[in-house]
Amino acid sequence: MRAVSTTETAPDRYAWAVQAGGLRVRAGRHLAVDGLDLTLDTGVHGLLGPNGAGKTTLMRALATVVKPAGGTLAMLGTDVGGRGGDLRALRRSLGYLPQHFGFYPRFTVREFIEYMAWLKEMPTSLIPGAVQRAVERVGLTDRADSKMKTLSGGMVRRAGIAQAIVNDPRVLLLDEPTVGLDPEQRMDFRDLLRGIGVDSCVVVSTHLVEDVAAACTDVVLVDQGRLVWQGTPVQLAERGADGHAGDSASERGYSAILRAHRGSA
Ligand SMILES: Nc1ncnc2c1ncn2[C@@H]1O[C@H](COP(=O)(O)OP(=O)(O)OP(=O)(O)O)[C@@H](O)[C@H]1O
Repeated sequence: MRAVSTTETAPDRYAWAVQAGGLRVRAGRHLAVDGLDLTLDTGVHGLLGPNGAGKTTLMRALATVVKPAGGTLAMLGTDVGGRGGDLRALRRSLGYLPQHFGFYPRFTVREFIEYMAWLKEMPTSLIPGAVQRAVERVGLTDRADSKMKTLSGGMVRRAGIAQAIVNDPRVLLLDEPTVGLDPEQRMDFRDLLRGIGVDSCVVVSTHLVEDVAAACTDVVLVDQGRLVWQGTPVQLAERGADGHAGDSASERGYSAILRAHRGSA
């Protein structure tokens, strides 16, 4: 048999976790993402933007829940935009917490996460251990055998985070994950994100600029379906100045960038 060199087997281009070019995605009839260019890799990316900016719609496209209307979208090297790639294989490497997610109220936390692991086609023998680990990572160990319908809103959200991370996803998409979490849980959650972001691509949509400043390596600011600005939390804070809206340097930076963008648009 002929020896195959590493040059021949190496990918001919680097596969970014997320690579979007001129991306367009509809929400109903509305073009909520409209010409978005974005490249993301390992790290924790905070997705910020005003109400209606298109964050949820973008997350849904990244989660392969909605097919883009135009442009290009590749995730981990798989073509998602034109649906030419192997989406089933890609979905095994994704974790997604939607803004609103459904569950069977009579399932226990453990059953809910096991079910989601099964849907993600995890090997059956690995599921019990992975579920236990996910439950522990979100601090729900003592409620693992409680029925979902008996949990508080914050606990339901933590169960949602657990199902998103159960398969150790290479791309983790969290839409408003901190809604309903108490301050202590938010701090623990930031630690969890930092840990996962060391070797995965995490995208967190939020309105809490402070969460982004504390837990993210990268800030992505969108408005009217387009990328407005991308940089580090330090660079975001540096953009703020007295006179801009906000209680912290990061919030003032956010307001300053948006105002400048709208002034020039
Ligand atoms: N089903 C729909 N039909 C029509 N328009 C929609 C639909 N869903 C969303 N939109 C519109 O698309 C735009 C983007 O919505 P999207 O939910 O993606 O924004 P968002 O940035 O997540 O907002 P928020 O911060 O309020 O959650 C908004 O103008 C919204 O009104």
